[in-house]
Amino acid sequence: MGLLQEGKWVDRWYQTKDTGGRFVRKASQFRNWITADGSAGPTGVGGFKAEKDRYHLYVSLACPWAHRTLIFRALKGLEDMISVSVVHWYMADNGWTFADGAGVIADPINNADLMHQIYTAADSTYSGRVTVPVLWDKKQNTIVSNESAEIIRMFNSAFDRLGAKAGDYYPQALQAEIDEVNDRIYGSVNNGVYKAGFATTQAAYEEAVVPLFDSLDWLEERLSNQRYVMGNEITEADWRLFTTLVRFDPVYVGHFKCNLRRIADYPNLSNYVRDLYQQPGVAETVNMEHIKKHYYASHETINPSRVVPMGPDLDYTAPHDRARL
Ligand SMILES: N[C@@H](CCC(=O)N[C@@H](CS)C(=O)NCC(=O)O)C(=O)O
Repeated sequence: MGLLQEGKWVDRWYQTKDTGGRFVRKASQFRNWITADGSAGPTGVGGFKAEKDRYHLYVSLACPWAHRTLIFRALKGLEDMISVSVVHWYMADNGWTFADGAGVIADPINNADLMHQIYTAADSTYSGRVTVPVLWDKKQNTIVSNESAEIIRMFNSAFDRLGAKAGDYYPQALQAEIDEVNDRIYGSVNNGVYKAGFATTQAAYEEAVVPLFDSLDWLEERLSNQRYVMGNEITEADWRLFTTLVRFDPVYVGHFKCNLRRIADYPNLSNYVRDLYQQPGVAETVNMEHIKKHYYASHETINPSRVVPMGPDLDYTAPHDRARL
């Protein structure tokens, strides 16, 4: 686990000394957008036109942020247009690697052994964390974006004229409300589990866990009379929530100490996770082996023995009751 400083790899765990034991996530630095015509998007520079087989996606199957991008690639049928590499689940002194292992897909573009080589290939003086997902442009040999929230928006619409599958998960009429709901879910749930898990003081941990479960209680109530977060249609807000919920009982309850309740204790949320898991193409993006092994084995400060628990016994393919709504 480490980061790049002026292009040099330094092995270092998250610093929480100056923030009262709180884990504070840094903003992603590559923020360009693929657009249908190559014009600049909301941030960054232009020049990244949607084209078949021009872009490559680097992901970890363990990572909830990367998982969002894999789900959108599948939902929009972009598998033949956007190639993919998958890192090994074990993230240690060298960060993410392409070491051999089940489910790993090596890097045919940069022939990298280590994920940080992708960052320095784009910017030889890059300073910052080396995170996945990364969206790579094979034409300009650089990183388009390493921000999952933005990559899923590109996938949602930029390739529509090139034959992407129908489906708009960020419809105009709902955008303001989706953004508002995303804000709450990001701060308290998606990032909330990390704030709880990486906290190094009791106060910082409690400061994360309370709003996390307030939000889960709120979602449980919201999902009691509507099938999805925004109503009858699946939107981006559901997929962003899903990648955290599907990891919750297997990892966050134990490893990140988010154990006031399990998702299994929430009838609506647990049926909802199964409903989303069973949408076409989604189950194939969920790799529980990478998920569990990554967290329990990679975070030595939290789990020095690296022992991975056998449970819980979960079946996301079991029937759900959401069609009644
Ligand atoms: N803001 C980024 C966050 C991505 C992220 O933090 N990914 C984690 C894996 S779950 C990572 O690669 N961490 C490595 C590190 O922090 O050094 C996004 O949503 O794309």
